[in-house]
Amino acid sequence: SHWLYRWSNPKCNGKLPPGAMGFPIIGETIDFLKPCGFNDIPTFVKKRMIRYGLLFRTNIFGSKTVVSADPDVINQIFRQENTSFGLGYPDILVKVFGKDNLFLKEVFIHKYLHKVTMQIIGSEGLKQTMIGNMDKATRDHFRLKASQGSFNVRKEVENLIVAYMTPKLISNLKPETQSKLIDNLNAFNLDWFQSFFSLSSWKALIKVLKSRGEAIQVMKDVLSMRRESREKQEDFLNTLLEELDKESSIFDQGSATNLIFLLAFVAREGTSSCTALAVKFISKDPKVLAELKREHKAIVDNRKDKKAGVSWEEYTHNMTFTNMVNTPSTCIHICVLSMSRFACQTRPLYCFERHCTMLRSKARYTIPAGWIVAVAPSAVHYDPINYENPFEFNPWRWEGKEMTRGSKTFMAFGSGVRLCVGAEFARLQMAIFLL
Ligand code: HEM
Repeated sequence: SHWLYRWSNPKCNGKLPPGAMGFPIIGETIDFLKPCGFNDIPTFVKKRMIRYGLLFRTNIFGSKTVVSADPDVINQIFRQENTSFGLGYPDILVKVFGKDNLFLKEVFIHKYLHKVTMQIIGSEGLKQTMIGNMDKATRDHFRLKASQGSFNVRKEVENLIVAYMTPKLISNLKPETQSKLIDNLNAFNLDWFQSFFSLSSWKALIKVLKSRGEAIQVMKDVLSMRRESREKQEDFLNTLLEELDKESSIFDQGSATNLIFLLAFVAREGTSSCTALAVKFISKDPKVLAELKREHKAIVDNRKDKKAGVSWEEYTHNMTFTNMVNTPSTCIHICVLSMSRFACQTRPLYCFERHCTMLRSKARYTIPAGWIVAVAPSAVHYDPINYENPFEFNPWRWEGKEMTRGSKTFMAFGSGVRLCVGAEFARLQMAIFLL
């Protein structure tokens, strides 16, 4: 009885946020994994927000967790990034992505990430080389697919991103090695995560782990060969090899290959979901479709060479409406608990005790050290206080606004020091797809 009591009422040097810790060991994981619609706050969060307010405690995947749907609290967390809060994901996710994974484990990885990924997905890299590759791959791929009548947008965007990203990450591979790597990168997914407790999901998980293992092995072999031969190539692996040679480097062979793998995964996953959502929204909105067609026709009419691909000038100067449609409008609808932190120190957080739209008194809650803090961006994006008619797809609401940075009310690409480094990449790929 004492153990059960302690499970439900964890020790805390202060006042814990309200909430329930669920069943012993599994906590509230089953409820957390229940499927929910794409254009809504996850049911798990919504139910608890109504019951406990915008900050509540729970237990997911065996981790004591505080979920925050309050923009002020989220802002306090981001402001204390790397001091009181660090990167922290449940162990199960860290294991699936590999033990060498600095991305989900290393608190200060973001400093290195921005530096090493600049060449490939920074504005200059996109402008100089990536835009041409994206445009050609997108045209070739969809010309082929269009003749087949119908296709799965998300799947095809995933395939085409992996196809043009792989040679940028590791170039000069033998054709059979490259296609093996591409197959393994494509096979890795998080679909099993949706129905964690079914037998088929466990089988899918084993397949996913196998494909990750094989992809990493190919990368490790190439990395060792390059290190021995001191061969230089114009690719991301080369940037990492230079980083590995530095004395102060935080990477080793395992974490470097893991980073290449993870970059291919995040590039593919976020962009493909948002593109599929954009297609879904546009197909149901004739006004948006007409405005897009008008903008795109003007671009093509102004081109000297009508068959030329999208240029950087067109993307930056002539696609204002397209850019309002793609990333901000669709990304705020992606319903995930996407950002997860770890409390490094016991911290007080100030929060208005608010139930739906009714404000109550200001409360001081304590988050004990070692707890996970999960941020629910969808609760902020779907709050009518922050956005008028938040469930409506309305690209015009972004007119004249900065769309890749984070703010207290817009965090589709994160916020603070860990802002998404691939936001421009995703925006460009989606613009090319729509044109
Ligand atoms: C529309 C698509 C995308 C969405 C919605 C998205 C969303 C996000 C969010 C919310 C974060 C913050 C995570 C956190 O604070 O824990 C993030 C970080 C990150 N994203 Fe994206 N992302 C997208 C596309 C991409 C692409 C295409 C790439 C790479 C090519 C990428 C690479 C990264 C990386 C490396 C980070 C970690 C940054 C750091 O730790 O400093 N993302 N993304």
